[in-house]
Amino acid sequence: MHIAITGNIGAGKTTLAQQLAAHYGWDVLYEAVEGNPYLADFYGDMARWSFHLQIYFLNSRFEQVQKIRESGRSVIQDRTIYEDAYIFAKNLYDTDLMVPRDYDTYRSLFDNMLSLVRPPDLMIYLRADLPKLIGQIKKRGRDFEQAMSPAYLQSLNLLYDQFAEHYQAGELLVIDVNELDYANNPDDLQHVIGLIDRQLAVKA
Ligand SMILES: Nc1ncnc2c1ncn2[C@@H]1O[C@H](COP(=O)(O)OP(=O)(O)OP(=O)(O)O)[C@@H](O)[C@H]1O
Repeated sequence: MHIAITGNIGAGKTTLAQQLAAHYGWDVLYEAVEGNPYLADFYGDMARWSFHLQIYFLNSRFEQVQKIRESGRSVIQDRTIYEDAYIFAKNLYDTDLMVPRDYDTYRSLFDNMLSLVRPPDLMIYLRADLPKLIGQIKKRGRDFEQAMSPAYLQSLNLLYDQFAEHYQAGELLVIDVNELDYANNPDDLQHVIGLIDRQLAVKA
């Protein structure tokens, strides 16, 4: 089984992925933040580094998809390849932070890869409004994320909602996390697990 968690920056994907992995005994595949050679530079100058960063993420996410396919184990994935292309890269292009020829090259590469990508059995979308996202980004305190503009988060959020609305590749569970604190409150974690159990039971 392949479960994926999707959601904006600071939505709480990594924490939930860890908790679900512990609860269900699934393997976890995290996003490559440590050791990412472009991320800090990208936050300093998005136009300069957008193409480099997107190629880096696309490749690392494609590698994960191949690993999931080969492993034969139940895996939970922290963020998907769809988000890179349909949300992050698109947003950079829409806001003139990626030039058209780079975006075209990127999209053509993504479209070629897509034919080899199998969608997750269940996609969990963690939906959060700006105050929640900003609060969690502050709390986490990664230096290079602190100057991120609310407008950047907001345009990503709009694209996330559109993505979820049109997602047809497989099962989708939308969870509004604005009022949830599953990192610290066991009842909130139980609530989320209940929603997932219900969705998996419908699927089975
Ligand atoms: N395709 C992408 N383009 C630009 N930035 C990206 C892309 N994919 C990931 N990122 C950035 O890389 C970092 C990933 O951090 P991390 O794995 O902690 O996830 P996150 O999005 O902050 O999620 P969460 O808080 O929900 O776990 C974030 O700053 C995120 O915005």
